[in-house]
Amino acid sequence: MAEARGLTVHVDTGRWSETVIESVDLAVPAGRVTALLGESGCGKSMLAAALTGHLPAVASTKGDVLVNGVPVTEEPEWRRLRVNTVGYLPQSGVTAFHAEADVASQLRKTYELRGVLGVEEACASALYPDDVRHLLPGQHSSGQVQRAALAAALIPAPTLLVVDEPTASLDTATARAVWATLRRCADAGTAVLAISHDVNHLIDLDIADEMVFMREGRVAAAGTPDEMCERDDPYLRGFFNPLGR
Ligand SMILES: Nc1ncnc2c1ncn2[C@@H]1O[C@H](COP(=O)(O)OP(=O)(O)OP(=O)(O)O)[C@@H](O)[C@H]1O
Repeated sequence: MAEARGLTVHVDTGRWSETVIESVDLAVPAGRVTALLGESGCGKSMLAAALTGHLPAVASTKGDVLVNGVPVTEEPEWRRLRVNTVGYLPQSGVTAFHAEADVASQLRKTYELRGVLGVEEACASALYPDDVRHLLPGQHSSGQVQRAALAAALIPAPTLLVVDEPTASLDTATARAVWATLRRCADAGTAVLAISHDVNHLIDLDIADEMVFMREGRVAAAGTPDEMCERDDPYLRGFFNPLGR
């Protein structure tokens, strides 16, 4: 599992300086899907980056990130964890690949280096079609390359899987199938953290065990989907019950 304890992330670009995550406590337990929600810019991707060792160089942190109970601070430790323990699907899947090699060869390489799941099995689970695998990452559609990057993240069968907007560019049927895959990963014991604006699917398909709602860099509310939908706060009600059910 992964945990943030009192985590603060400050960004300083030289021209712009801001605290983008403030005193966040978050647990991502094994065998569960934790959904991380909140309006655009509230800090979800930064938190995902902090939990997987992908923070940009302009970021500095206070507090702790723990993976399987052990605090992680140094890049060599993150590199070791990324082999088979920590999987990450970035918000922009194309950044998971080298630009100049076709996706098929990069998936094969991932399998040779740290494969647990076969390439075909991972691609099928990620709904990544075989007729585009010969293309460069940049020659894919957003939804195709996002699924390619999910396949790449699944190949090492990580025990922690952090996915940043896995269904953002997908049609409804494909999105449902991707959510089902992530649910199966959790049911098999993986700790899944899913960042998404796809609240309806998360609730209707019963994907999330826990929903964590961020606002302006802080955790504003957390609970089961039922608990979140029943909150009285009008802002949360609009967010968790957009169809007024
Ligand atoms: N690479 C970066 N360098 C500096 N600041 C960044 C970087 N990435 C994000 N930020 C800043 O961090 C803050 C939080 O951004 P973040 O990407 O975590 O939001 P988000 O909740 O994931 O939004 P969205 O739903 O739009 O993806 C924003 O103010 C953003 O400008």
